[in-house]
Amino acid sequence: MQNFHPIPVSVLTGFLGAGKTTLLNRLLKDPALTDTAVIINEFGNVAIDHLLVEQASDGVIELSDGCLCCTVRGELVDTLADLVDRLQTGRIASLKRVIIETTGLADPAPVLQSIMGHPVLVQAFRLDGVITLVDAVNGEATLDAHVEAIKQAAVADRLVMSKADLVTDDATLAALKARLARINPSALLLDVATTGAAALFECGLYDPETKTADVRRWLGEEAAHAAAHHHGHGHDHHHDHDHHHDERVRSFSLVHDGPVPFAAIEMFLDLLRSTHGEKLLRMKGIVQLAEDPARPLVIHGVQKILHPPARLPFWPDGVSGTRLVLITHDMPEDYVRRLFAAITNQPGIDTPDRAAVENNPLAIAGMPR
Ligand SMILES: Nc1nc2c(ncn2[C@@H]2O[C@H](COP(=O)(O)OP(=O)(O)OP(=O)(O)O)[C@@H](O)[C@H]2O)c(=O)[nH]1
Repeated sequence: MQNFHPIPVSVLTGFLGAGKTTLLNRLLKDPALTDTAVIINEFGNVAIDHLLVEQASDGVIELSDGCLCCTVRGELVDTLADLVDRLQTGRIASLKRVIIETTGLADPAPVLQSIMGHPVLVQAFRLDGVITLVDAVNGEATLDAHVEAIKQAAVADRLVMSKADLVTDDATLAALKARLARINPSALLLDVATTGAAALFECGLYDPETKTADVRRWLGEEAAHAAAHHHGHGHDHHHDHDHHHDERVRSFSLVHDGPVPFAAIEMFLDLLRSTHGEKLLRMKGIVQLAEDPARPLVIHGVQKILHPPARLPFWPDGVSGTRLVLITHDMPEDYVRRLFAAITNQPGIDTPDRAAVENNPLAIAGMPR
């Protein structure tokens, strides 16, 4: 496995009937997606690539253009491991990308965890991004009824609206867009009708176009800025619906303009994960280490699982410092902010400094006992 680069994995999610299969069928015709394996939970009667796929004996079907379609028969990790095995033993000539289509109701976090948390898979695959389809006709009702739908939108790198062609009322569309931008300010919001492979893939840190890492794009800072600009900050909008679930999913950034000792960032991540790990839907970030400030440390994680941290050779676009983007569910943001302030030595009136937290992690008010 040492002799190939990690294969990008995209997770395609979205509620029942949101149009995942329709989008996949279109994408698979794009030459950019040759040598792609699509993993779907069960074939059922899903028509992929104009081929009503029947259950294959080994769960893998070769599509007409050379792409593969696999079913998850047991665990997703076994299916991914099987793909690696096929590649290594030459039963697959080439594998450039994997797309995992989740079942409509799924919480995407376990899917992300099963890749990031697996010691072998994490070396063979890298998470490219999460693509979430939101049906413009049923989107509002689905978000109201199911907290999983909000989580799917919250963890997305790309939010793609489908069926906008069926909505004649501009205000309805605008309201859904504004709501999505509030749930997830850092994702790019796209319309499926005008979206191709180029906009959906390579959401990762490395930008193949410029051959450099694009930190701002990866962290979604540009999209977040645009969303704040268009829709106003925070809760200054009034809506017909009372979206009380939406308020529970929060995306926020922690920024520190300066280096942080490795031990401090490690303590922050350990405390965060051990106290509120299950509330952390997703985290991405870049850290300037005091020990080696010229080379950024890249971290990302899902719930209690952290992807093995990577280093970039240099700060890509003149930026430096430490910035983390957290997408959370029922997380006490204030506690996290004070913990971060403490470890970056920005003590406040009721926030201890780093030495105090090192001596007694319970020194942060709001820490569960
Ligand atoms: N008008 C319109 N119809 C769409 C669009 N996208 C999907 N559809 C239709 O919506 C229906 C459901 O689409 P699918 O692609 O099967 O949805 P899915 O998300 O794969 O559904 P499940 O696998 O059941 O969760 C189909 O009849 C599609 O033709 C769109 O952008 N506009």
